[in-house]
Amino acid sequence: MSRISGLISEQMSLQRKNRTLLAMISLVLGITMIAQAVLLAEVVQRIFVEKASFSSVITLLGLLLAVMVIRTLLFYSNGKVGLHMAARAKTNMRSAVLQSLIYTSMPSTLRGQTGGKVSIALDAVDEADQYFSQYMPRMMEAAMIPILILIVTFYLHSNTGWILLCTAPFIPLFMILVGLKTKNKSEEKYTQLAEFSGTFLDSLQGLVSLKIFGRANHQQQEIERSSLGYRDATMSILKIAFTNTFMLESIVMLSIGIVALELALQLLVFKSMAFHTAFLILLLIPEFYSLLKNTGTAFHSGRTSMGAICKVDQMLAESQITSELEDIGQSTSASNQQIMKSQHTSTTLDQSTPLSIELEDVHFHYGTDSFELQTGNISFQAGEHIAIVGKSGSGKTTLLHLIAGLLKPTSGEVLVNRKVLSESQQSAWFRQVSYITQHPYIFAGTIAENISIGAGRQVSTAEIEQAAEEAGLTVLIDQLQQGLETVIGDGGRGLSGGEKQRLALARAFLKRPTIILFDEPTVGLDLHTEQVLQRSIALLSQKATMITVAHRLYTIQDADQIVFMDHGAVVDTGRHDELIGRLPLYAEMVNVQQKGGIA
Ligand SMILES: Nc1ncnc2c1ncn2[C@@H]1O[C@H](COP(=O)(O)OP(=O)(O)OP(=O)(O)O)[C@@H](O)[C@H]1O
Repeated sequence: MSRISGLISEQMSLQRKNRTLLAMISLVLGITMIAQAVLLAEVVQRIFVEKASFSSVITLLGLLLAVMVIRTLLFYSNGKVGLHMAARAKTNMRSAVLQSLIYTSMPSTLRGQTGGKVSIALDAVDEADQYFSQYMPRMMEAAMIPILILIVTFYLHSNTGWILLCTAPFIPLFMILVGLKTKNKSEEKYTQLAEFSGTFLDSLQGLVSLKIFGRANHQQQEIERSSLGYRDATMSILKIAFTNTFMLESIVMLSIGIVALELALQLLVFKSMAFHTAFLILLLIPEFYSLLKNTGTAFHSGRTSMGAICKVDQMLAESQITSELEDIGQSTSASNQQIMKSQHTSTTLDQSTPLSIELEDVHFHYGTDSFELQTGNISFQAGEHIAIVGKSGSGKTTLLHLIAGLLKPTSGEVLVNRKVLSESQQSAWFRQVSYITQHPYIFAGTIAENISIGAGRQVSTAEIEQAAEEAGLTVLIDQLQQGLETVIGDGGRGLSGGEKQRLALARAFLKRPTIILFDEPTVGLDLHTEQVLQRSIALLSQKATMITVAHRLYTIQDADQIVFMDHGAVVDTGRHDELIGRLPLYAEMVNVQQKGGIA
């Protein structure tokens, strides 16, 4: 709850001007409501009681019209300011969510279901709208206008004022009781929606595997179960909303009835009240209760929105906690890192020359009781070609991610050109690195757009064609009717594994990196594709330090240095002929590969 008010009050303090404007509009709106009732009562009094001529009330009618126009304009402005506040708050919240998704570390980004995150970023943020566009303006009105009406009523007839004062608290009391329940239900609804979205997206992405394993029916039942859960949560909120409306209407009708009865008694039986006063009060009372009633409905929407905002807040808090934990993890070795940092001050990244990399006793774990990686001290000279080898699950990809800066060491340091990279150098560092994974991500767009992503700058078609040529993509592009303009990725033409890697290489050719991280394909590619890839990689790595998670014997044999990993530890490093002689585990691996014919 404290975090909810934290996020809301953060938005509120950003919108102080709009809130002041809302308060002023509400105050003037209250005054126009009373003025309208006074003028109307006066006109009716003059025409029907005093039998005055129509021409004598023309000025009053003109004034009445002007007040009504002003009231309408104020009402419109109130809505406009509320909508403006909501739009600004949503923009801020959505950008905070996107920032947290973009800038948190890779493990925390991967944590949780993607569909759930999408529904929070889109639906939950949208739901926050009502808090600012409905709840806030209505609450502001409720804080001012009913008090003004109450003061006028007390001035006109104190008994009626007391009736209002006694009946009015039932409405906020009822709102609070209902609102508490609504907020919990709304949080439940968003948990259900996140689960539903997550299950649905998972099932869509894994549809082929599910069909092959005969699990499609089971997954269908899962989707049905989570969609029913979401339906039930939504229906229970609607049930509360309907009960809320019914109860509020009943309270309002009963209260107006009591006031009307009292006025009738004063006017007709005791004859202690003038018609003008009674009629004026009768005009003001429905306004009074209708405002409170609207506040009740807005309160319900506000609490629903608060449940959604709570979900957004939880997501932001989780990413904050993760990054704080990562910071604490890094500071566990604070003392020795401090010494290292004083020795290795920040480096300047030079785009033109290859960089050297050193790992100084790097330790890493994904979480407590999970896989642990430790490197000891290793150094890769500028321009060297390194092969990381080891059994599946030994930590090769994790090591590559640590070198790339996608994961932060739990302790120890990754040095670039013998210096620690500062936070501000991260983007300069990423401009130097190309990471070619086994399954490069293809964005929905044309081939040209997908290749030019690598450049990080405006590039000409000639440059893109050149990169495609160097990566061996030209044959494929020539076969396509729309060539470089063919749409690929989600919703477009599919690409084979080898084609995707060549596209990733074309991105790298445009970028001309000084560090290449390459996750060699484990699957067998045809001889031609294999040759094209090898030739392109060799060309690309001429002016770069290249670190490959290697599966091909020829990559391993040609490497300047091989890093052999086993169970998360770097067991040994050296050239092929050195390791073959002194490391039986390595010799066995090479033997298996030769027998398997992978070489
Ligand atoms: N995000 C993660 N959270 C927790 N554990 C993880 C995560 N990613 C990988 N691991 C674990 O870390 C260990 C090393 O994984 P890694 O991907 O680095 O191995 P690898 O040597 O590259 O394997 P392969 O050759 O099969 O790709 C594995 O036991 C894996 O289960």
